[in-house]
Amino acid sequence: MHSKDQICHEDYQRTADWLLSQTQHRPKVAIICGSGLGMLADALKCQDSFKYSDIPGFPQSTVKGHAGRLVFGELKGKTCVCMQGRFHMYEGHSLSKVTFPVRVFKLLGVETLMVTNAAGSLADSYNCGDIMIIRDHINFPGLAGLNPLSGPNDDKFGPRFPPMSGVYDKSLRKMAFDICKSMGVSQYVQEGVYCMVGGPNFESIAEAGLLHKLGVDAVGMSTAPEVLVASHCGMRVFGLSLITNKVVKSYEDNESVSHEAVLEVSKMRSETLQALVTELISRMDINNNTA
Ligand SMILES: O=P(O)(O)O[C@@H]1C[C@H](O)[C@@H](CO)O1
Ligand SMILES: Nc1nc2[nH]cnc2c(=O)[nH]1
Repeated sequence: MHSKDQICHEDYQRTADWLLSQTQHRPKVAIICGSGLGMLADALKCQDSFKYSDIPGFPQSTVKGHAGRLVFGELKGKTCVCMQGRFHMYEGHSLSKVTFPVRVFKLLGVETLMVTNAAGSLADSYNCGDIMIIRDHINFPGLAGLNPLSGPNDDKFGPRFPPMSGVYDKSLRKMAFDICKSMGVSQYVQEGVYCMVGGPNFESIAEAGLLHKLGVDAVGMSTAPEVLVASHCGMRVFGLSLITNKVVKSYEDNESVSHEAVLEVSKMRSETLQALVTELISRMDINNNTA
């Protein structure tokens, strides 16, 4: 490790090598679980799991609803690794730390990253409990220069100036829609634009009005950094937001949001999300290999 925030290739490699020495699983898919959505990992069969505190170089989760475990296992015969808990900028982690696991996954051989998050909706037609397939994102911290790809570029991972158009894989989005149709849940499935803000506060009414005018469908405090780093190193990306609350947009509205309410709604849709992600992975064209 060079300085507190600078992570070098050897640091990622050291963590990847440690994990490869501890498990026979060789995942091609990684899943990052959002707030209250860690139950996705429970569906993995033949699990090997590691507490973040036991993994060399791994940051620690500090947020309720983020268990802090890395779980390897199989979903319908496909080998996956699942983060039960992610890292957020507002916890005080640098963006290199927030995205550290993604580069480790790349070195493990992961080709597809699936991200989930809890988010508040701005789109008038969305309801609490809706599942939004992420079509694109607006990365507010990134637009302001807070970007995990800032600093010296590691050419072994990807190019200095990566494109960000078409990052959320079109064929996986279509497949997810088809699965939702066959599961009979299309009535609460949306596709839209996720916006990352820094948090940890929820939006003021004026900020909500701004995001609404910008065409944001759902807002949260994560996801964009992990997606940037995954896309930079050539991974295929798929993302889901669970709409846990409608963002308060009017001074007449006496509602207010809380993290507890977010976790409560996450619980309500956990089974559907688990079924959707499992079916998506089972339909993906992945060749398994083991150590
Ligand atoms: O990890 P995610 O993005 O799901 O967490 C969201 C954003 C905040 O961390 C938290 C607010 O309740 O949920
Ligand atoms: N920024 C933000 N993050 C969230 N995560 C879950 N709900 C919300 C929300 O309303 N705003």
